[in-house]
Amino acid sequence: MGTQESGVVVGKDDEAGLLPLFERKAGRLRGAYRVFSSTIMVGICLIWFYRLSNIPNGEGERGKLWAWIGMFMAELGFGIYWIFTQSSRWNVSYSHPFKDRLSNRYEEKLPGVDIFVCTADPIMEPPTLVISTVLSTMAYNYPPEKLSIYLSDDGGSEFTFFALLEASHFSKDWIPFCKRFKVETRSPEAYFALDSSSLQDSKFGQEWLAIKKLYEEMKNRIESAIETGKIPKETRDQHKGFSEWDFNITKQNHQSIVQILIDGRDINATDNDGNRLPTLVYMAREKRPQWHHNFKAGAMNALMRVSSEISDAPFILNLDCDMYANDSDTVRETLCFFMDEKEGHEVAYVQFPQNFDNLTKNDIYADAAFVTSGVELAGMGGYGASIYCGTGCLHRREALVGRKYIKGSSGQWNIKSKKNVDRSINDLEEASKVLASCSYEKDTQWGKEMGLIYGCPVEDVITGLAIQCRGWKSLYYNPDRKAFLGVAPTTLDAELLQHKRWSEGMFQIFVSKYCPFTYGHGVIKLGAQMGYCVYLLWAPTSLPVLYYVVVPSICLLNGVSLFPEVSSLWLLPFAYVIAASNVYSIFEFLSCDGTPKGWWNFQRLWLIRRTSSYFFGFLDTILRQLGLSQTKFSLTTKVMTEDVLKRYEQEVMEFGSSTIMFTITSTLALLNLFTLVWGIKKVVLDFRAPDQLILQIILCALVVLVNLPVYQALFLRSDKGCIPSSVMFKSIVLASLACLIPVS
Ligand SMILES: O=c1ccn([C@@H]2O[C@H](COP(=O)(O)OP(=O)(O)O[C@H]3O[C@H](CO)[C@@H](O)[C@H](O)[C@H]3O)[C@@H](O)[C@H]2O)c(=O)[nH]1
Ligand SMILES: [Mn+2]
Repeated sequence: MGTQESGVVVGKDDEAGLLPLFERKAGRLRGAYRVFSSTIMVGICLIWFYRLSNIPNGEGERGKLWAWIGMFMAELGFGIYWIFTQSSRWNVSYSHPFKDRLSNRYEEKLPGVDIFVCTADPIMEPPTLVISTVLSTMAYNYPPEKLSIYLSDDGGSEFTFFALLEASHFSKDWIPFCKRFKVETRSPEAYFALDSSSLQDSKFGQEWLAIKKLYEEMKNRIESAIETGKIPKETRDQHKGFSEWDFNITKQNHQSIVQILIDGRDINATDNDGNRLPTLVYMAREKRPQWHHNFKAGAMNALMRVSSEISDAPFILNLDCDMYANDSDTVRETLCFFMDEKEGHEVAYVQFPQNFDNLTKNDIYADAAFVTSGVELAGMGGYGASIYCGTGCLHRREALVGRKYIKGSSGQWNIKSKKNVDRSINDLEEASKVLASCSYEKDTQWGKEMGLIYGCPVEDVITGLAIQCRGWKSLYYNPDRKAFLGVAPTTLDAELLQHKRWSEGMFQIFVSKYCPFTYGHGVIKLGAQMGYCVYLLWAPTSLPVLYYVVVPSICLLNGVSLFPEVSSLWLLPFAYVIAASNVYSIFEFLSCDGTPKGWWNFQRLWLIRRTSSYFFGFLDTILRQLGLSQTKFSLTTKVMTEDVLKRYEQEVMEFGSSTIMFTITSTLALLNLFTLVWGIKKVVLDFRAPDQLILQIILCALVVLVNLPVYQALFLRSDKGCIPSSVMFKSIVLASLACLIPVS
């Protein structure tokens, strides 16, 4: 951006309306990449050809024949999947907004923005975490009277309400503090965790101390209320909202609650510097056991209706409760994409990557998804088909509600916000409660053609796809300063469960009527359809991976060779494809800010996820198709015990529980260990490498290497995070049985 962005120069060009509000740049070295990727494609074709032209047909080779056919299927699967992964690398481009041009042109006419924050459980998502996110958005550098923040509490918790009430008071100090000193980041929790050693006793230092004290006091009040399980009577008397909890209500059974804590229309609602405050609303939609609540999608749809009653802003920013805003200018930057005179009107949403502020240096659970955020999602954005990831996404309300894109429409973001100038708070609350009731959606299109789509554990991806198929474009924006930071899972258990939900949900989309190849046919680009499948097909990719870590191993034990021998030229395509794609993958990973060890950790998680989470995701999707299983949404916890935290910080993998996923992981690790030992013994005893088996030995060795932490957790560790002995015994038995399978 730099100097020519501000001041006179822009002002002049601006009047003519010449300068766009954002630009797009093609990824570097795109041409070179295309050539490179074509050579890998040639290698893959050669591998397929080798399989087909060398089918074993000798006497007594039946076992080998079947194993061979399986290898071909697996490699066919890998190859096709690889082609899909290329589509999003083919077209990588990056967008950059010009927020100064926006301010110059539109400062007085900036549109309203509604911010939705979702929370679902006061234990797994502590209210203090939730309000830090809320406060970070209240302090956005944006005209406060145009901002409205809505908290949806699916936990229906009095403590979350109490915390939000506390936050509404604290914001009167926090917002002026942030704006006066232009502090970044504006989540108080994250801000006070930053290094403060340079403050000393300047004026700023004093204010810093004072506000920190206020913050801690507020936190203490909230935490002690939670601890004692009671909200002090004098607090309860302060706000009428608490009376909603006078009835005996539970998380699954309660009336709808809507409380406007700050009314942004009120010119007397000001912070301590006398500036207006943004609107702040607490909402817990009605929950009844006999009504399906549709998880987060249901919450979002209720939020959309309630907010349309209260503020009805044309844009909606949607955040998970752990994703705080890390850059105060994000709203302005994002609006550049929507308000660009040339292309803005066709944009339905702008998605930011999911970043986390609790990652360890080498990202032990591969949560960061460096390459996904840095390359793949940018590639999808290049097709105008950025994937909606559920959080960190700014939507155009009309697109999210379900309207089709109409060619030539102006994308009226500047329509005057409505009617309710003279409606009382009480009136708005009562009207909103009706919109947040269970029965409201009965016989409507909500959850089908309107709002977020129901019935899928990845409501976000499916909804984004549906929006694109209604003709809208969507963009991806990955700014240098992270716009949002959240909490990543910190145990393997939680990580695998999250990936199971995702892989299952995404495969459901693939087998549903929303499959991008049919539903998106002729509407979104072929590259984008394929790009979607990189994720939608996570679950079935478990099959070739499982095959590849089991069958070559068992065949090795039986002396059955499945790869070309070392002296054969056919070895070349195998060697080239494996080496080139891995070298490239390291390079790509490092260029997206990963570390070498992080890449190695990623390989481990890649294997573990594919053989456990994705496999179960696959099975559950099949069961669901047969009508034997129902959609669920297992919430990811955002808290951990000290013990677990310590191991996490030392990058020691946390197993601990005895889920069946760990049984699979350790069985596969042991099987390959056994065969590797056998293979090495053979090499040593025979004094020569068994030529035809060498690739299989290498494959086993790689699986063993990548699994080293698994053996540690099985045999060497004794802390609470190690693999439980029940899992160990089961996997020893299973792996030994597998070794006994004869192949001839
Ligand atoms: O019944 C529910 C369940 C969840 N949530 C909220 O949904 C968000 C995401 O839940 P989380 O457990 O953190 O799941 P993640 O796997 O981290 O979520 C990712 O994946 C989800 C889809 O599977 C998306 O909805 C999320 O935006 C995306 O961050 C949180 O704010 C929850 O409070 C609800 O509001 N109601
Ligand atoms: Mn989350």
